Amino acid sequence: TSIVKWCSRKPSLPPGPKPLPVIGNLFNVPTKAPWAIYANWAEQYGEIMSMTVLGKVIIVLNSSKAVRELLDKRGPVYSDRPVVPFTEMSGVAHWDLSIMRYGENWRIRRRLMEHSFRPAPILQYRPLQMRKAYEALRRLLRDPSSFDAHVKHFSGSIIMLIVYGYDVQDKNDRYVDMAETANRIGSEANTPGAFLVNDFPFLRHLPGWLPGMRFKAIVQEAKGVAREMIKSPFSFVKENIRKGTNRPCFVVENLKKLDDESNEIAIAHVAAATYGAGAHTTASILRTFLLALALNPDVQQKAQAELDQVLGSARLPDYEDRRRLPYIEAICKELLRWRLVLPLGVPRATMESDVYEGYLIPKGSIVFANAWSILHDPSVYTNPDAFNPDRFLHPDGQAADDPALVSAFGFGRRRCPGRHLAEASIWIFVASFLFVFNVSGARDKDGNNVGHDHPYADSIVSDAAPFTCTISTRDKKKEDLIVSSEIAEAD
Ligand code: HEM
Repeated sequence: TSIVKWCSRKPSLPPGPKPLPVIGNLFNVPTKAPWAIYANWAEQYGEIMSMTVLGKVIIVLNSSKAVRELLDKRGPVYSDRPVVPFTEMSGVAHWDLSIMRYGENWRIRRRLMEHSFRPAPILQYRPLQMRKAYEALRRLLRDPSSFDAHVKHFSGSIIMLIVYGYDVQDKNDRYVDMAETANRIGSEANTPGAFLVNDFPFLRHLPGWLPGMRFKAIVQEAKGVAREMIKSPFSFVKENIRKGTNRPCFVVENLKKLDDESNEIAIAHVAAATYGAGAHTTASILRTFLLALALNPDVQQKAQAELDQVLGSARLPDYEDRRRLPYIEAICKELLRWRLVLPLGVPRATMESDVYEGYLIPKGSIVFANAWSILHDPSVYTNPDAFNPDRFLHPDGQAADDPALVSAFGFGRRRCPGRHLAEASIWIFVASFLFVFNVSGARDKDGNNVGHDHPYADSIVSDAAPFTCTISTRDKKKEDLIVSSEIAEAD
């Protein structure tokens, strides 16, 4: 009878803090660095935990095993995104593949993106990435204090060139301005205080906003911007094709393969979604790079010794050098691990009820895969809070592979399709920046010295709080190399 009793027992939700009546765990949801708090809670509750907020179940997965078992292996159940009133009402959820619900429309767009951004096809864009990296170095030479603007320009202009064959203007670029407006509206709609329910900041990532008048105005604005952002750069490409002045790019390549009208719309949608997904994320990791250098002069010295030995002093690094620069490789790996751009990933939702290790995961639960806890597991990464590229070097000096690192780009069917491009952009920037510049003296906005505990935003995209540092060229010869890289391009 005990077996019968055991079998008929209904599975219960995964463990978690004790809920109150009606509001559930409303006051338990952490607001400050929630990824780190969930990682600590895992010691008490285990690799899978749950909370219930106003009737909605939130599941947090804290181990690679749980993430692999659920997000990777049970893709059809775990690849949906939560419904958020703002994105539904403004229509963003109907064209932007990163927040679209799982289904046919998402699949069409995902396939387009995935296919064009595989490692092989993006190789053709390497010369362009190098050109943009050297251009960023020249901007830094002229105006080192605008580092943030330069890396944003670097990341964004690569995407606009690859997607539309479009060269972003230095200032007030109309297409970038549209995309930035869309970003701003998106984050405004997520800002605590903007809407009634946002006064409870912990609800910021969750569905259930109560629409007010301001909300409606923002929804209208978002609709207008999205319409333009999808249409205008796409028309620019079509006009170029007509005139015969088009460059190879995502839109041109996919228009060649076009089979029906709906596909053309899908191409325009994917193109419009890339800037929002890729510009800020790549720029954010490069800000972390600057911070890591300022805090770790030994890392700089080691990297520069390696670069000098491999390159000499007569030329800037290029992708051909990559295999011979294991320490640079290790820095890029450590950047992905140390501070995550999206520590809790992008939230998922479940399409069906599921049972894992005897626990119930109801249909419609919101699921966070805690990439931070995977990449800061002290049993895998000794002293995980230290920025230490050496952890990715074999004793023979070669860079070590770590399959867990891809967690920084998410999991399973919705894993970041832009990751190969992002990694290549990061690498060329890191290698060429270190070859030319020294960094020191990081200070926060109040002028205080910055330490390893420099704060990061608590939002879904977690950016370093503002800081400044001193960026200077290593020597005159390297300075000349950057200046002449412009002349070489003009030839
Ligand atoms: C360092 C840079 C980047 C990081 C850390 C990053 C990280 C992520 C993460 C964590 C996700 C969510 C995956 C999931 O749900 O499991 C994601 C999705 C996505 N990323 Fe990236 N990303 C980066 C750069 C880029 C770039 C450069 C592009 C475009 C060129 C891009 C395009 C996308 C798209 C379209 C999605 C949505 C995929 C979907 O929902 O099916 N990302 N990214």
